[in-house]
Formats: sequence, C-alpha cells, structure tokens
Amino acid sequence: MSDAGTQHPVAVIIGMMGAGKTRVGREVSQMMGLPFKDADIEIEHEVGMTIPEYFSQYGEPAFRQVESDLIRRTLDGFGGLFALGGGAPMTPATQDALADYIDGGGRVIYLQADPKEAMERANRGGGRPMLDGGDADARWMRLYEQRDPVFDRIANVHVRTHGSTPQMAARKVMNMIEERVVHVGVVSADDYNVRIGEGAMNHLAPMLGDKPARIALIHTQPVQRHSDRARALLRQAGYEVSDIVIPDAEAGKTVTVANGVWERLGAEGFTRSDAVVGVGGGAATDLAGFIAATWMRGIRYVNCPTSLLAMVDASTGGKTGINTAAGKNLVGSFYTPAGVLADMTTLASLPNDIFIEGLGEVAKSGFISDTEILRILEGHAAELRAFDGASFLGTPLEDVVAELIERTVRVKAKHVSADLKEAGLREFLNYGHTMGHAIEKMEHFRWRHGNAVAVGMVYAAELACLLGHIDRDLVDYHRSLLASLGLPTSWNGGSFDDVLAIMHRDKKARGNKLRFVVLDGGPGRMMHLDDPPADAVEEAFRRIQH
Ligand SMILES: NC(=O)c1ccc[n+]([C@@H]2O[C@H](COP(=O)([O-])OP(=O)(O)OC[C@H]3O[C@@H](n4cnc5c(N)ncnc54)[C@H](O)[C@@H]3O)[C@@H](O)[C@H]2O)c1
Ligand SMILES: Nc1ncnc2c1ncn2[C@@H]1O[C@H](COP(=O)(O)OP(=O)(O)O)[C@@H](O)[C@H]1O
Ligand SMILES: O=C(O)C1=C[C@@H](OP(=O)(O)O)[C@@H](O)[C@H](O)C1
Repeated sequence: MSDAGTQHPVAVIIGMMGAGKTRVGREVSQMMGLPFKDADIEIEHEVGMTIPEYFSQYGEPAFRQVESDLIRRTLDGFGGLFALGGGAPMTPATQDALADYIDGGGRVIYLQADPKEAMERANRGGGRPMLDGGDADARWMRLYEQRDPVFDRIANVHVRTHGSTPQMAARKVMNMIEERVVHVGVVSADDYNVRIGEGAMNHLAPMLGDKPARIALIHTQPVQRHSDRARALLRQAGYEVSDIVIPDAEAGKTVTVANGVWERLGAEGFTRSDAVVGVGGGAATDLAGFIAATWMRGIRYVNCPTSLLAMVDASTGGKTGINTAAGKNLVGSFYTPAGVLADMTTLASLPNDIFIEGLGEVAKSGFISDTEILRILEGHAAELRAFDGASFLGTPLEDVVAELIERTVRVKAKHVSADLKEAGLREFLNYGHTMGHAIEKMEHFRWRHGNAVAVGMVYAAELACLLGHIDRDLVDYHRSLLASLGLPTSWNGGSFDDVLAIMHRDKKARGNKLRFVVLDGGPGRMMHLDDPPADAVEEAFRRIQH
C-alpha cells in the first residue's frame, strides 16, 4: 500500500453480475455516511462512452487494462465504499492490487448472492457485454463457475445474501465492516484472529478452511439458537455436521463428558482432516478445545464464545481443559484455536448476571494493563450494570461493549503471544485469581468465576497496600469501580486456614511458597509477589470480610 496519509476504501465489494454490488454498496454507504464509487461508472466517465461501446470498439483486453489502472488508483486515493465490476477480480493486476490493499488492512468483501437470484437480476437489466450473444443464463452460469473460486480466494470477508433484501444485505455488509479483529501471534503455534462483531459467525467456513469434511459441533442447550445458526452456516458451506450437546456450565467440563465425545468421534470416524467448533460459554469452549487438543493428538478447532467472559477470556489463549474432583482446570492442554468468532448477536440472550460476571475479567485487564478500559467502565457503569440482552443490539451500549471486548482480548493476546505456557508474563492475567479460585472452591463453584475474581482483586490490592506497593486510594478505587459494576468486593464464606490451604495449591505457588501477582505503584504496572509475610496474607484476608 502507498505511504500513510493517502485514503483507502473502507471496503471493496466484489461478486457476480447481479449480486447487488452497486445496489447494496449504495445502501451501505448511505447507512455509514460514506461516499460510494462504482468502478463501471467511473470507467465510463473516464473513457467517455458506455462499457458496451468500449468493448465493441476496443475489445475486452483493452477494457481490462483501463479497469485495473482505475482500480489501482482508487485503492490508493478513495476513502469510501468501492464496488468493482463483475469480471474485474479476474485480472491478475487487479488481484495484485487487492492483495496489497488487504495487506494494508483493507476488506475485500465477496457478496455471495444466491446464484439463481443474481443471474435473474443480471439478465433482466441488459447492458452487460459479458452476457451478450446466446443463452444469457448459460453464459452467466459458466462465468460463475469460473469466477466463484477466484472470488472466494481473493476476498478476506464473505457475506452470504441469499434471500436478503438490499437493506438486509447492506446490514450484513456493514456489520462486517464494523467488526473488530484482534490478531493473536503465537510463537510456538499458528497465529490466529479473534473476530468481534454482529455476524462474526459468518466467518466460520473461511476460518475452518476447505480441509475439514466433518465438524463436531459441541454446544449446550441454553445457546441452542446460536448453535443452530452455526450448524446452518456449516451445512450451507458443505460441511457434514455432527451435533454434540454437552451438559451446561461446569457439568460439561468432566472426563465423563469428554469420553462420551471421544466415543462419538470414534464411532463416526473423525480423522485429522476434520474439525471441532465450540459454541457456548467458557465451560463449553474449554471442553471443545480439550476435545480438539486430544482427538488424534490435535485437530483444528474454532471457538464461538457466547458469554462476555468467554469472549474476553476463556475462548482465546489456548488454555483448554476439564475439572476433576480435586479442582478446576487440573487436566487440560495448551492448544490454540484456528480462530475465535465473538458474535455480538449471541449476547442478546445472555442473562444479566452472567454479563456482569464477565465484567470482572474486563476490569482485571484494565487494572493489569489497559487503563482506558477502567475509564470506559467508569463512564458506563450504570448502563453496563443494567445490561439487558433483549434490547442491547443496535444501541450505543453495543459499541461500548464491543470496544471493551476488543481491548480486553488485546490485553490477553499481548500476554499470551509472549508467554503461551504461562512461564512469567502470562501470570499477570491471573490477577485476583489466587484468592478468586480459593473462593470458588470454598463455595463449591456456586460463585461465578468473574465474581470470585472481583473479590480476589480487592484482596490482592489490600495485600499490595499492606506491603507498600500501592496506596489506600487505589484499594478504595478497586472497591468503588467493581461495586459500581454490580460485582462483589467482599466474602465471608470460610476460614482463613481453609483458604490458605487452597492458595498453597494454586498453580503459581512454588513448593510451600505462596506467589501472587499484584499492582506495583498503579494500574498497568504489575509485579510478582513471592512468599509474602504471613501476617500480611492474613490481614488482607480479614479486610475482604465485611
Ligand atoms: N480457558 C481459559 O483461558 C479460561 C479463562 C477464563 C475462564 N475459563 C473457564 O470458563 C468458564 C466460565 O465461563 P462462563 O462464565 O462463560 O461460564 P459458563 O460457560 O458456565 O456459562 C455461564 C452460563 O451462561 C450460559 N450462557 C452462555 N452464553 C449464553 C448466551 N449467549 N445466552 C444464554 N445463556 C448463555 C451458559 O449456558 C451457562 O449456563 C469456567 O469453566 C472457567 O474455568 C477458561
Ligand atoms: N438483495 C437484493 N434484493 C433484491 N434486488 C436486488 C438485490 N440486490 C440487487 N438487487 C437489484 O438487482 C439489480 C442488479 O443489482 P446491482 O447492484 O446492479 O448488481 P451488480 O452491481 O452486482 O451487478 C438491480 O435492479 C438491483 O436493484
Ligand atoms: O489465559 C489465562 O492465562 C487465564 C486463564 C484463566 O485462569 P486460570 O488459568 O487460573 O484458570 C483465566 O481465568 C484468567 O483470566 C487468565
């Protein structure tokens, strides 16, 4: 791409004649308040004649040269929506220009209309020289068979518009343009993307690639409407889907459940060319990831998280696993997904208390790294606390939540990319978890994870304050911010001795030494606190009891 400062299109739309590139493109540009350019119209202005006239006077090769030159110039000088002519992406020079545009962060959107619908629309209007001479439908279909695989390959965004009105199609395109993408670099495994936005699940097939023939769709009953959509998308893309419903929440993270899934995969002959898709909260994505990590020692998987906590934390980072009688997440594997699709539409059915719990991990990411998260939480605390999935989509709060999700995922991606197996930096993601996990266990996992972590962060702040690493104001800030979000900041459910024994079994402990991660001076600055004085550990515990 050219130097910074020049304008580039928000998106380029490609597709077959009649797909709706012009009609839908104009709708999107109006919805987004952006300028729109149609390459065919621009070319006619430039050459001073209609495209059919140019074709007949100079022929297709000359036309394609004019077309690819204009496209290259527009990609480096226009900041709106840009729709290409049907045949444009078949020209190698245009393919190179589009590849450069994508490398620079651009979106090439393949508008995948129902072939029959598009063909009928293309042939009703005339004025398309590529359809002249003979059976227009047959010619259209021949072009489709040539062009579809090429469009599918060169586009980095795919939008199916089968049966959609222009407005519905435009909404889908706009969602794709507005979606947020976090790239997770992994030193010892393949990089992957976390896509966040309404309709992100539409990326399922491209994210899985064409290699898997069969998909084990692992999900739970409360998210049936979302797994139904995943199943439909997979089947429309030609995959064979094995539907696997597992018990909800923590009941699904057991070796018994895992064994049942392994039995299913064995009976149905799943091989390494097949894949797993997990749809649900963090418990479901943990189990799905564990199945993918263990079946034949590893097959591809994509997570489709449906709770806020799963979107910002559980689905990303490659920690997969199940619980045992001895405790949570004690069996599992570091195994990274092929990608994560955080589809905001799934939050429409998320209960308020489960949403609030997820804010615990969002706030944690603000305390340990991105302090802008804290400012956003402060500024929108009341709306966030009053979250109502049924009225959430399309409101300003949706953009706030999308920003929070993106920022929180970026914090996790930063830590995971540098330290996949939690040798040091990644331990900072465990802020509040030493006490948090102890509370979960003492409460027999009746407390939700994010709520326990909230109390755990207040504990860690009290401990850091007692040892002079942060001031009292910052401890008070922990309490006021977390409480304003509807999160708990104290706990009275057990004795210090019982909690201490559990903390000594925390994965950060070394030998008989406790280890914590705490703030060092202020938000965004972390340190390891090894073997803190026993009296401070106990006094901090007293301070979280009300
Ligand atoms: N692997 C990791 O890095 C990681 C990180 C954090 C947490 N976790 C794990 O994640 C789990 C917690 O995740 P969670 O908070 O999502 O809990 P969860 O998976 O138990 O889901 C909470 C409840 O919300 C329901 N639900 C989820 N999405 C819904 C939706 N869109 N509509 C309606 N209901 C919905 C679920 O069915 C469940 O009943 C724990 O097991 C924790 O250990 C893993
Ligand atoms: N989703 C849609 N539903 C109904 N009509 C559509 C849709 N998309 C496009 N059209 C109509 O089909 C015709 C061709 O659309 P157009 O945008 O010119 O296609 P393209 O630019 O992809 O060749 C136009 O009459 C347009 O109004
Ligand atoms: O990806 C990670 O490192 C994390 C995994 C989870 O903790 P545990 O590993 O303690 O379960 C999660 O709760 C924490 O927010 C970050």
